[in-house]
Amino acid sequence: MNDIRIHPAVDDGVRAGSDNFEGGSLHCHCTDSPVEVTVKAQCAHNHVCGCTKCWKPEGALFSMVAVVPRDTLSVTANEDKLEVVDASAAIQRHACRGCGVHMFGRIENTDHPFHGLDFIHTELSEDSGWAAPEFAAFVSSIIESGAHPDNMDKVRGRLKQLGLEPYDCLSPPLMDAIASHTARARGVL
Ligand SMILES: N[C@@H](CCC(=O)N[C@@H](CSCO)C(=O)NCC(=O)O)C(=O)O
Ligand SMILES: [Zn+2]
Ligand SMILES: [Zn+2]
Repeated sequence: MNDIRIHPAVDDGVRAGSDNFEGGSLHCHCTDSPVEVTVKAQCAHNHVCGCTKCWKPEGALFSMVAVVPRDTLSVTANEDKLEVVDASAAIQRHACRGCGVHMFGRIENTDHPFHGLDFIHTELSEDSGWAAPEFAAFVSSIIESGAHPDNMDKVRGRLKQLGLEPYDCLSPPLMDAIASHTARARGVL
């Protein structure tokens, strides 16, 4: 029995997604009038994230978060319950006022490398086939939420055992994509 709770969606092993999956609906945790978000696309770059800003389920060290094109996402029920958690953040997380769950994160800054993509938590969907998490991002950041620094070797070991390579920022391909965007903006690429 492993006592490190990374995230409930991966603690029993990472399950592969389906190649022909085309999206589904997400629901917040309210039993009464839940917020519903509908996504008409498979997600990409799914990962577990240790940062303090992404929504984590109770007891989990990490969130699980992926992106979808923003024009494939719509709020299909109880939109009035949503509020932006931190309007100054690059990713504006729209959370349910009732249960606190983040339903989607949106980037409004058109200069941001990931503008056009919305962030979602696929565990909020009962549809199966969402692409599986591929890596672990912002691993050292779990210390900012209270994880003890002395346990980090065990946490990284468990992530590796699950096939989720640990990084202290995003994965190399995503960091390269961000740097390429900055280089193009500067006219050096
Ligand atoms: N140590 C900080 C890191 C926060 C951070 O930079 N988070 C990333 C990843 S979120 C999804 O992968 C980010 O891009 N944040 C932008 C934003 O949140 O608006 C911490 O833990 O708080
Ligand atoms: Zn709710
Ligand atoms: Zn995060």
